[in-house]
Amino acid sequence: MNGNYDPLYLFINGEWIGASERDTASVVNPATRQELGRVPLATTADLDRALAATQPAFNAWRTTAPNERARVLKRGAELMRERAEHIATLMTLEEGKPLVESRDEVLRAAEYFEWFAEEAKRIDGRVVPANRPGVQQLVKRQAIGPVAAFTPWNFPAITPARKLAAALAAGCSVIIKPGEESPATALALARALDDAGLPKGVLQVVFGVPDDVSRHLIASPVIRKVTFTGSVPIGRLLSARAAEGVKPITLELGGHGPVLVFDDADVQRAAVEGAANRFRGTGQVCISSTRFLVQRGVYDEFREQFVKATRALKVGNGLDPDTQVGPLANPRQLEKMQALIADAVACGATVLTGGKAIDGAGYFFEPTVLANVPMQAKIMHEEPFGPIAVLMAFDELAQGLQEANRLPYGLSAYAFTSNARTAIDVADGLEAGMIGINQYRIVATELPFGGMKESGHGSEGGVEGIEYYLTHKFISQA
Ligand SMILES: O=CCCCC(=O)O
Repeated sequence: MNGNYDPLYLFINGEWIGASERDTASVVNPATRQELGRVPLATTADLDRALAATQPAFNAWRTTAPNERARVLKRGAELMRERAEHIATLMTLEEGKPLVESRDEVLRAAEYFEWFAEEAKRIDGRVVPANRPGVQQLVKRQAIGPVAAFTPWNFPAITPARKLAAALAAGCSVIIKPGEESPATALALARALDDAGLPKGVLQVVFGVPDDVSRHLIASPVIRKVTFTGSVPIGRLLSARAAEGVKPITLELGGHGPVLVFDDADVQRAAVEGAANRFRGTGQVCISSTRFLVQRGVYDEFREQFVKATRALKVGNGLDPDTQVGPLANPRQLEKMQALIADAVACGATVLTGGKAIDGAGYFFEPTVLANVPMQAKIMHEEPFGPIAVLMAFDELAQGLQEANRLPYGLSAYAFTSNARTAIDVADGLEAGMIGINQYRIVATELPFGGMKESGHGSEGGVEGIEYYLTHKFISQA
């Protein structure tokens, strides 16, 4: 069923450009393996036109009155809300997640535009008392310049929204390359902003061969800021490319989220909500909880409840209203899950539930729970980015914390305890940018979203989010 899918374009200098003679890439519904459409891949000439348009667009947008920038962003958000049902359907068709999750993602994306629209009005500066008579000192915060943004396929509305809302509010122009596997959602957001009156060239959307596009855009002297959400290896590569031009980069990379469940925790909550959180988005979520580290006294109870909750999850086509877990996004993901489980089992792990691909047309995989996983298994080191949970027991807080912090990742972490002292110590000791205590819901527009260690640097969301699109300039006047 491709009827609700939109035609795919490049959006350059205010023009919606179809494939014409360009190469295209197939966009496939992961629940059916049917082709939904073909996305045009930008040529070098297309990228050069986008680069040529972004500088004058920036010059005009950065000096547009903050109230006017806010008005356009809010109108864009309003249109996203009006079109939420359609955009959510596009997302489920191309990415596979259940419609209820897609709807939530579109509405949260709209909220980022509303929230940053208000921030556009608060880009103020400082008057700093001078130590010399007759001198006035001002510190101004100004838009940093044209931005190159790169977003992944797994959250095709929220990852572009976090970048675009803050960058556009700051007064930057943006060329964004969303994931080629789920292009229609990001295009629908761009369409809403275009219809809201965003001046041409301020936002441009390109697709292409990712390596070629990032190399070309980042190398251009026009681009003054790079932002990327995706894997650690690609983050490292783009970071090196940005460093060549001494350009700041914000990186939102992978994770391997630990969950510490203490003997005094609400075990049922930690387990039942933990299963829902682990398998949300079919586990293809950077802030997902992956390693469940459970204190020995409640380990058996937790394992039983977690496995029960996992088995109860309904896997299916995201368009079916009963579906709780959709397909994996592509065959690469399916192969990766199979390989990780085979490796863990070969090392001696126990599969408590799941462990196999589900027969049928789509890329479906059973929500899987592993226990007794030896440290040499790959899943103990690599982000699975799929529906596999690992259960482990620990004895003392220090031991739990050590395991939680063992990996080079530092994105999300969670802890469940009813002891206030434990909560404080754990929150203090966990090496992660985002921490949930007694809950898994850690994302909100008003909060910074970002990691530490190899999970990246810089924040998106909250008052912190806009700072990465601003530069400080001082003016000292005698
Ligand atoms: O991979 C990105 C995770 C986004 C999660 C969210 O906003 O819920």
